[in-house]
Amino acid sequence: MKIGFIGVGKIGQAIIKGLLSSQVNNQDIMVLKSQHHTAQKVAQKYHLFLANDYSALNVNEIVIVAVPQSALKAILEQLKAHYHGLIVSTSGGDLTAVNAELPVDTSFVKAVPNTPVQINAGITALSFADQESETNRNLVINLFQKLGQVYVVPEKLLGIYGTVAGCTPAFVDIMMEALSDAAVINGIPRQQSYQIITQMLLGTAQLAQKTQQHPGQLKDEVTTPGGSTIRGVAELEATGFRNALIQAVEAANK
Ligand SMILES: NC(=O)C1=CN([C@@H]2O[C@H](COP(=O)(O)OP(=O)(O)OC[C@H]3O[C@@H](n4cnc5c(N)ncnc54)[C@H](OP(=O)(O)O)[C@@H]3O)[C@@H](O)[C@H]2O)C=CC1
Ligand SMILES: O=C(O)[C@@H]1CCC=N1
Repeated sequence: MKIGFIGVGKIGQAIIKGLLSSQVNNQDIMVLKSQHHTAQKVAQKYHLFLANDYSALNVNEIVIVAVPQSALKAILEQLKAHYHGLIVSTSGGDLTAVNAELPVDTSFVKAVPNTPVQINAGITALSFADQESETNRNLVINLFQKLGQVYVVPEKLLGIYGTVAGCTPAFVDIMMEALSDAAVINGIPRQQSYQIITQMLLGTAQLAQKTQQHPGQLKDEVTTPGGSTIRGVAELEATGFRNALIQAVEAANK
């Protein structure tokens, strides 16, 4: 299957990396050249086809649009005139309104991948128009399943799925930085602190995933009566850690 890209910044490149490491051939990926030469550099780096204009994209079964949301409308206008196939947008758009304006042989699908798609450990939330064909749904689902888990959700829930899976990596990254700072204050070398913290997060996540135990129960197993962990937990409660996370998700989902 041939896949085209319009916009290969952070998330576009993350998808490309994931696809290339899942045996998708670089000869099957095309990127449309971009104003600040990001696409030209990416095409060179990964040995991908560089499309000079929209008409060259027509060989692709899927075109992934991963541009700032403000650029989407103009790009869809161009695609409408030059491309027939599946358009997958990571840049928002209204499923009903966009599909209504496209030719019958062209469909518009929405996707919110997260950055771990680049190591095939991602999550992608997808929304399809009600009338989307089974064939098209399966094409898109199979493509994103190469990059990790896929959730097909109604459009009105895409925002919150995208927030919980797609924005929260940044929240966790901040947590890792802060934990590392605390480790460094107490004398652990910076690099070693990141090794410990990333492994701790991996192990904690895998334990929760494998045992399916409630997080509260897993927390209770760490908090020895009169011990050190519960003192840290009490401090997190006093400083509003839970509420900070809930409010961060609420703010991101607006
Ligand atoms: N980053 C993330 O984790 C996620 C992002 N998203 C969404 O995906 C979209 C892209 O995000 P992200 O990759 O982070 O953004 P970036 O700014 O990193 O990348 C956007 C890219 O789009 C290119 N571009 C802009 N306008 C055009 C155009 N008219 N034609 C061709 N290329 C164009 C730019 O190329 P050039 O630099 O050459 O101008 C740039 O490299 C956003 O809407 C974002 O909300 C969704 C899920 C996750
Ligand atoms: O910050 C953003 O707007 C995008 C959406 C999900 C992740 N990044």
